[in-house]
Amino acid sequence: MRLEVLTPAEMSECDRRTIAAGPLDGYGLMLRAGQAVASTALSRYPGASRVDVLCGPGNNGGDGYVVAEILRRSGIEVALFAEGSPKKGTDAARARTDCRIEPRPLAEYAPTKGNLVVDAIFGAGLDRPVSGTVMRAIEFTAEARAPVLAVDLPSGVSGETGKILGTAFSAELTVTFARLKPGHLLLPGRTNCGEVIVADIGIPDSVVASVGPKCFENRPDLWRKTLPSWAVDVHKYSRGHVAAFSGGPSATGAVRLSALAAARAGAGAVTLLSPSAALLVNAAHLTSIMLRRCDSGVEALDFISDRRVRAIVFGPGLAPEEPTAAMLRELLGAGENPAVVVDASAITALALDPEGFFEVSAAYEGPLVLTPHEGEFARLFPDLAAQSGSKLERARLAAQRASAVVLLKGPDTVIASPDGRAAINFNGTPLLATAGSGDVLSGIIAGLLAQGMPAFEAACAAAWMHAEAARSLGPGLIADDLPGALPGVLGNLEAGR
Ligand SMILES: NC(=O)C1=CN([C@@H]2O[C@H](COP(=O)(O)OP(=O)(O)OC[C@H]3O[C@@H](n4cnc5c(N)ncnc54)[C@H](O)[C@@H]3O)[C@@H](O)[C@H]2O)[C@H](O)CC1
Ligand SMILES: [K+]
Repeated sequence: MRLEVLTPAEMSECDRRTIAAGPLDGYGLMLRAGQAVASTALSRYPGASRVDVLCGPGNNGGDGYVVAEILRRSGIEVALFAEGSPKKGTDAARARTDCRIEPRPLAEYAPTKGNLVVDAIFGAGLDRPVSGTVMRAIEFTAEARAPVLAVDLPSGVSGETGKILGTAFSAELTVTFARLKPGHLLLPGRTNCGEVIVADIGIPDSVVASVGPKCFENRPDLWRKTLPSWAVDVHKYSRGHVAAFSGGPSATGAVRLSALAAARAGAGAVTLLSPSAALLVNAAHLTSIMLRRCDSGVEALDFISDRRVRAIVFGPGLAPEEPTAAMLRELLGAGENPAVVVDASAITALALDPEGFFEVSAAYEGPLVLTPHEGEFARLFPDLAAQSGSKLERARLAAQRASAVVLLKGPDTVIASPDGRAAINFNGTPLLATAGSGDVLSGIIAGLLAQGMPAFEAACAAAWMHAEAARSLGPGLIADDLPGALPGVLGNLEAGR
């Protein structure tokens, strides 16, 4: 499965290397791109009475001219509209010449319901908000509710960030080339793309590998090989021991959700470390999850080293205050190096002294995963949150600064590693927008880390499993239901589904 996600810059570098190696030249790539779009139009819209092809001034427009000519030769009635003209001597200019239809100015375009619209105005080269005639064409098309087939990307969607620049077509279908771009997976652009088809236009996998993209679509094939699988003679402690830190007596539910999820994710043993004041309330709710009184960092560290704890969940239900941050710094500074998942209010507590945390995390030798939602991200990384760059870039920079894997939650969760790798999760669902679902996610990550999964892969797998568990339950789910749905998700993974 080709999981690499190429930025527009990486895509054009792939084009350049493919052309340099021959025999394909730029026009050959354009013909294949146009052919892929035209055959999709013919197969998916066989009843279209007329096709309006809208072409821009660059190579996206060049693809459009190839599409128009192929459809014309197939006997389809085609109306061609152009915004600007391709530069002389370019592949797009050649495609324009080879197209036997005379284009009319885009300003004359009036969509008609029932006509298919092929959007070849802007693609990977969009670098500023669309305006004027293009904006009107997009708005008219939306009003007419004419179906849109976008070439490479819907015009107005940034291939780099998924942001809408001005306005953008809402396509039913997008045909892109070689690999997905971040704009096909990040919101809101993902919504504007509709169904995305990735067409092979002859860019060799070896060329893609040589460009070395570091962003991937978060699918099981990305981390399946690192999933824990256990021989029959396994002992519970060899499947890893997780310690989860409980909050005070009125804030214990979050960590229990997390602890249960860690156990369901396969950890051999899970212990709740609870302050004395919350011991009874925790004890009343626990069965297979063990309980231990813990009122200080020293007691926690004793437990962690005595019981060879391999993963810690630190955050759900904890107070967003300095003592919480101080306890975490103490845990990270003690040299035991378990994997640590820092979630929820612990992230907010760290924001009281970010540099103090980054200093400790840079020296930490164990796996470290931060799981902020956008609000917690903005508290710990205020400058990055204010940046206009893509969510992918923000997560990547945060991972480097925190020397930790950063899982930036949302319907388009991004997982970024300090080594530069990143993954965009595509199976997110609004069903997860329910109290406590983040606590479950942090527990799944800890459960996988306790079994020895590397931090980046564990965070990717957990994000995917978390969403699959929600999808398997459907509407009406609450966070309490999620851990119980994990065995089904793990069973499907084990069966290779
Ligand atoms: N391997 C591949 O994916 C291939 C893709 N192909 C197509 O090439 C385009 C990218 O072409 P490019 O010329 O770089 O950019 P665009 O055609 O998207 O844009 C043209 C041009 O427009 C200017 N521009 C950008 N934003 C605006 C704006 N808001 N208003 C006005 N003008 C704007 C800017 O100067 C751009 O350069 C890709 O999408 C594919 O469709 C190849 O055909 C084959 C290989
Ligand atoms: K387009």
